[in-house]
Amino acid sequence: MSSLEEPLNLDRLPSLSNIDWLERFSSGACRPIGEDMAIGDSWTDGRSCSSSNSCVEDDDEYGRENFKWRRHGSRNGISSRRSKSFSTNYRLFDGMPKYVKIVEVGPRDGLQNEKNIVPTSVKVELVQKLVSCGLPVVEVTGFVSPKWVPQLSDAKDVMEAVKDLESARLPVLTPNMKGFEAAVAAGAKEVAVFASASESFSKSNINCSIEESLVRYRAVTSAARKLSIPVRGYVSCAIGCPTEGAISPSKVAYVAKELHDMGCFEISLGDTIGVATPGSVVPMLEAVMAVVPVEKLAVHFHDTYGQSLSNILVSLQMGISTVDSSVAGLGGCPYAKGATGNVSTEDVVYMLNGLGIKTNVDIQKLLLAGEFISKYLDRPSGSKAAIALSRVTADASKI
Ligand SMILES: CC(C)(COP(=O)([O-])OP(=O)([O-])OC[C@H]1O[C@@H](n2cnc3c(N)ncnc32)[C@H](O)[C@@H]1OP(=O)([O-])[O-])[C@@H](O)C(=O)NCCC(=O)NCCSC(=O)C[C@@](C)(O)CC(=O)[O-]
Repeated sequence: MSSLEEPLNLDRLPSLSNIDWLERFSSGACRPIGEDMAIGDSWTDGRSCSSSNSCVEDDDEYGRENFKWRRHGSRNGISSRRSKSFSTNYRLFDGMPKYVKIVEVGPRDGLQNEKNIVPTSVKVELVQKLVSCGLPVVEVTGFVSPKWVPQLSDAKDVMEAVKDLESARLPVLTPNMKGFEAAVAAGAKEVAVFASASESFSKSNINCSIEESLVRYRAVTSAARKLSIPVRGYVSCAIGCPTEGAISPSKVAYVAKELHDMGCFEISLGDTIGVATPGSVVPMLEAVMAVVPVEKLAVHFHDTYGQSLSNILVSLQMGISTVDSSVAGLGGCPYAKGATGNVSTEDVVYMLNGLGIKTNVDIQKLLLAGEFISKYLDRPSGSKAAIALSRVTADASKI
């Protein structure tokens, strides 16, 4: 038996019925009887909850026995008793998106960092499972140099195997024209370029200066435009660099604007080494939002210091509505030693459900995808929500 199976009860993942029970914790949704509110349905836009399976009459203290905090009411002040609630007073949820697009980066950002190379068939199955969760975007692989990142040397085979999957966009990383051409030949319909806000990280990651990388990426975006292929842009080291330390928000804004100006439809701001806190995220986003429209921005947090969810929350409060994450918290960067995985997709979905923000992700299928890859890698999931949900469900199944 693997070390995974026993403590995590991975063989006893939630069934549909007890997932529904669990959703009462994660969705926080006040569900009026008779209304078809699924996980993630929003309560922030004025739904009353005078009667529901998760609200006690009009009492705004939810789960009084277990939860000591007061629930917030709707922005529209549906309940007068809620009108004095925390969020109404402080407008914490004003400006938050009703839908968040999750960009799943596990198969690329996650598996590029595995010591043992994951077989192509496992990667393909993982992508298939992730697409079936309802994730709108799954970054599949990277057409990077196999000498630099041997973990992704099967990029062509992976892309060819998944290229016809429908219902999700399937971008791939392309560091230069060689990668772009190979990606297109393998069937990629969307690509991503990745610059850095740190000069030394640019050198160690893609073996060129920031300016040289921008020249390469202009060639890629120009070629992509001719083929109507959308290009996403990443800015790595948007908060800190493994060698340079703190990175100034103005440098991040500069690279983000360059990528935007050359035609990237979306710019993902990457805390590559996972050192961000809300205290550093806010000034960085302020600087970038001054030069790139907020609807074109995404955030990409690694969870080295356990700050990712708070960083995402503050980003949402600032109007960001695209979040990168990685199933089971896979990930890291081979050129950023010590950096751990991305924030886990399960944790992000759990939090967004709790905020009543839609993602259209089926959390049960997501748990199964996370279980699949964690079992293959023979280690526990990096998602706290996935571990907790599997435990709670196991307990619930005994009730
Ligand atoms: C950019 C290069 C290629 C420059 O690498 P280089 O060695 O400077 O390239 P070169 O042009 O001198 O070529 C050297 C050899 O590589 C080949 N080559 C050249 N290009 C390619 C290609 N596209 N695909 C396959 N092969 C390629 C080329 O053909 C040649 O082969 P040889 O003649 O020696 O047999 C290399 O440094 C590289 O591949 N780097 C990628 C590193 C990487 O993938 N890092 C992880 C990305 S994660 C990240 O950046 C952060 C992010 C995005 O996740 C966001 C965040 O977390 O914050």
